[in-house]
Amino acid sequence: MIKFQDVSFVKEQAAILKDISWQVNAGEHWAILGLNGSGKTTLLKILCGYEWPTTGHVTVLGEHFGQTSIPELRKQIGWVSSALKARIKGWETAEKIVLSGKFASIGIYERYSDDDLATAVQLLADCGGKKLIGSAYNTLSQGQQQLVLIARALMADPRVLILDEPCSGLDLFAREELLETVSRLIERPHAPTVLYVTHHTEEILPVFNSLLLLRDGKIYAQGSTGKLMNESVLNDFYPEKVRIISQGTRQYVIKA
Ligand SMILES: Nc1ncnc2c1ncn2[C@@H]1O[C@H](COP(=O)(O)OP(=O)(O)OP(=O)(O)O)[C@@H](O)[C@H]1O
Repeated sequence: MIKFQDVSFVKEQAAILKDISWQVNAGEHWAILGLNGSGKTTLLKILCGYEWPTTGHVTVLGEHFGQTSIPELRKQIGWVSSALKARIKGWETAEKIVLSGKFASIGIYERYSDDDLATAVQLLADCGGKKLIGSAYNTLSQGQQQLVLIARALMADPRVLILDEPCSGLDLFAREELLETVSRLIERPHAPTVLYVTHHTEEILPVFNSLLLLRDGKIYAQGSTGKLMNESVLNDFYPEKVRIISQGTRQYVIKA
């Protein structure tokens, strides 16, 4: 699905990503962890063709960067982020915002069919947002807005879905509801490959079978979440000592 080979990215003489070699295979869902400034957003920008690697090769969905149409490729990648949230037109109804995902636009400027609208309504319902139909986006809670944006990303039927800190700003219960929805969506047949960026290990649900640990623009470790999520790895990964508290299938990391 995704292959980075020896990718580096230099901006204004600063090495932001160094020697990134990373492969995402079909059926894998990745959590991406790294402290502020470790390079997570830059990695994702390269993946979506918003930034170009200084050296190395990137292949996404079988397309080699440099030999493919990036706008066409981007249609197959959904990215839910705070940057997107800031651009949404708040007076639109939830279902119209979902519908706009079909056109990868912020408002709706193209003709759409009754079937398109029905698909948007269905996706909103699938994301647990049935009761949001008809409500203006700016009247919704942050958790409800996230559901709308996830449904919007799914409207384009992407093969890769990037969820970039989707739980930030959510209260405890809204967060659990959103995580349940994400888990359910991933378990559906033909679900996209999900890349889930977070600072909070307890959000790494069992569906995230793979883990990428980024530190100072480099891959510190990558592989099975089960193998990497332990105190010995995380104590070396983080600059300070941490402890893991396990609660069912969830792992809470706290400063020791
Ligand atoms: N356009 C740019 N010009 C110069 N430096 C940049 C640019 N974009 C990012 N950086 C730097 O690259 C480093 C990595 O930034 P990036 O946003 O990728 O980190 P991040 O892991 O996503 O951080 P956060 O968790 O805070 O969102 C930071 O030191 C940042 O200041």
